[in-house]
Amino acid sequence: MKKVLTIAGSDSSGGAGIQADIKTFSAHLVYGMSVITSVTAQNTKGVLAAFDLPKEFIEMQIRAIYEDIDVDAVKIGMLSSSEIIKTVAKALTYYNAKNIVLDPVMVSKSGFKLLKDEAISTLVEDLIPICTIITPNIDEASLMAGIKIKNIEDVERACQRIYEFGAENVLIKGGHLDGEPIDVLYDGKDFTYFKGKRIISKNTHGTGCTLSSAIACNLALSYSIVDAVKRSKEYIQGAIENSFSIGYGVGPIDHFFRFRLNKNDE
Ligand SMILES: Nc1ncnc2c1ncn2[C@@H]1O[C@H](COP(=O)(O)OP(=O)(O)OP(=O)(O)O)[C@@H](O)[C@H]1O
Ligand SMILES: Cc1ncc(COP(=O)(O)O)c(N)n1
Repeated sequence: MKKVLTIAGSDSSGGAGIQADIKTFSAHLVYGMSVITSVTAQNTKGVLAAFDLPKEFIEMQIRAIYEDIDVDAVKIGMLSSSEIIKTVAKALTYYNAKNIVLDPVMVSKSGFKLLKDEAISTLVEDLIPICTIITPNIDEASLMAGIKIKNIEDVERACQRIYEFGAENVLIKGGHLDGEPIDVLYDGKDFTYFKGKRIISKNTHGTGCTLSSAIACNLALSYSIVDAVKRSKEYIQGAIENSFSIGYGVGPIDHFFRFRLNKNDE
């Protein structure tokens, strides 16, 4: 059984963060584990508040796992401060962690800041260099690369700029650009394009968390980077196609669409 870890924030409403990650792990039939960095009070309408765990306790959770269990891949999501980023980077380096997938979460869909502005440089300097792949959306890539992204040529330039920060691979997600959602992967040599079909749905809570978790699962399952992204893109497409409404705001996607025998299995 492959073992995959998420280091991220908790979303009380279950659509994003740790909860989305663990659901994705289960849907990929791998064994899921978690290190919680922050607890958010959140629902489909937005984030009410976030409470960061002390860095010593985050470090202790990482230690508890790596000193006992052989981790096949790790996905990193919400890390809200420079202090937490440095703690996670140091611990993962110490334990020689492999297959590190970084989703550089900065702002929730509802507009709540999940990463302090001053911590972006720490993310770039301390964490990106140890990552197997980093998966920014258009806004996150723009901020890190210092490029206003309006089209696919801008995406390619941003990939190259972020690659220079030291990640082995960069995947910029095109969900927030007009037209069909194209994600662009750069490995320092070649670009690979993953084209999706845009689904008109208001229920897209946790799409970024889910994609990065699926990539971590597929790397743990020994797929190459290109195949891991391809399979994860197919998975997120199906999960969004089967998204559904709960509450009054942005609802979740269906992590388990492949397991439902028919539409009425709810
Ligand atoms: N409406 C859509 N239809 C199809 N695919 C989509 C849609 N929106 C996003 N995607 C895909 O979902 C994945 C996540 O992309 P997105 O750009 O939404 O990330 P994100 O902004 O980090 O997500 P989040 O807001 O959950 O953090 C990408 O593979 C993207 O192409
Ligand atoms: C704990 C946590 N992590 C990540 C997100 C980003 O997800 P989204 O952009 O869909 O709100 C979130 N809302 N909450």
